[in-house]
Amino acid sequence: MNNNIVRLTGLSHRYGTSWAIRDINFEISEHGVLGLLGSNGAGKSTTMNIMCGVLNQTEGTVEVGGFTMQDNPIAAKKLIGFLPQNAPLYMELTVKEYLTQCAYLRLISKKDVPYAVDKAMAKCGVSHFKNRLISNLSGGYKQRVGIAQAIIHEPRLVVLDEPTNGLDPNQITEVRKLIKAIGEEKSVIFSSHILSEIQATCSHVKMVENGKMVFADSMDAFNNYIEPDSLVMSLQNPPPIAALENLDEVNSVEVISDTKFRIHFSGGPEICERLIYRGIEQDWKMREITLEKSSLDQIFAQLSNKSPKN
Ligand SMILES: Nc1ncnc2c1ncn2[C@@H]1O[C@H](COP(=O)(O)OP(=O)(O)OP(=O)(O)O)[C@@H](O)[C@H]1O
Repeated sequence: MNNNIVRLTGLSHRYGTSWAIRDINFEISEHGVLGLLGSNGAGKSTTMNIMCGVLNQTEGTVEVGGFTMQDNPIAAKKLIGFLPQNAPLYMELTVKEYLTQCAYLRLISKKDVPYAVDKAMAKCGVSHFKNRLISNLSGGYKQRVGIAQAIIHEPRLVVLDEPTNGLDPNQITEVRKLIKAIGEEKSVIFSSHILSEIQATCSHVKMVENGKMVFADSMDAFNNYIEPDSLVMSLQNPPPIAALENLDEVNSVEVISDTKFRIHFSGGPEICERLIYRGIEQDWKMREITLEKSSLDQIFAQLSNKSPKN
């Protein structure tokens, strides 16, 4: 008995002559939120579109709940809910009218449609706007309606392509909460090019770059790869640079200004505590200390130098 919700095997896709993704392999067999991380053009949408059966791959197979997308597309698609990068919303319909249409398209039987619509609206927090035209909703609420159409038929797998793109910080927090809540009951795959987005929402991460999978593991394992190795300190009364350079675990010191320094260190981020204590002892008058986060490009370079996983 195969318990996989989704399995991608040797997935490759070529637009014209250039390969967008090459040999992507992974499977998911449990609930939770999985992040698909990658910079713009890395191949996230291509992978998701193929996974959801809206794009035919050049090579490889997609299996959802044991059904292959090529041989049993209807059975496979019943198990998937998809919010593409541009939400497929009808602006001239109300929320309720739109979700009712979606329920019929998902072949929910007529008598069950009102219940399915009410349930999806409640889950996504849009019930109070059910009679509002979609065109009159804010970006965050439009996205919630997009997510509601993706879960209306109670799929096992929910695929969300950059669902927080273009939202303001409050809306992002709300949509993240909703994604996590859905992940308690279903498998959710959600893509983003923003690392902090994936860190805040996902238990597992897969990273694609240049069409290839370069990392696949838990969020904790990913964070271990990207431990910061530099920090910035502002000191109103700095010691001589040589004194900073001679501190344990400090590899080098970069002078940004008379009072601001970048410290490159080895070991862990606990160095911050040691620097704060030392600063108090020696009256450096510390005003700021910040660990620097790696950019996606740096992480990709780091991961490419380690053994890539699939
Ligand atoms: N319809 C298309 N025709 C030709 N090339 C395409 C097409 N769609 C995507 N590509 C190319 O395939 C590569 C992967 O694109 P894809 O949209 O899958 O990346 P992505 O990671 O989702 O990026 P973004 O976050 O910018 O959407 C890119 O080089 C892109 O330019």
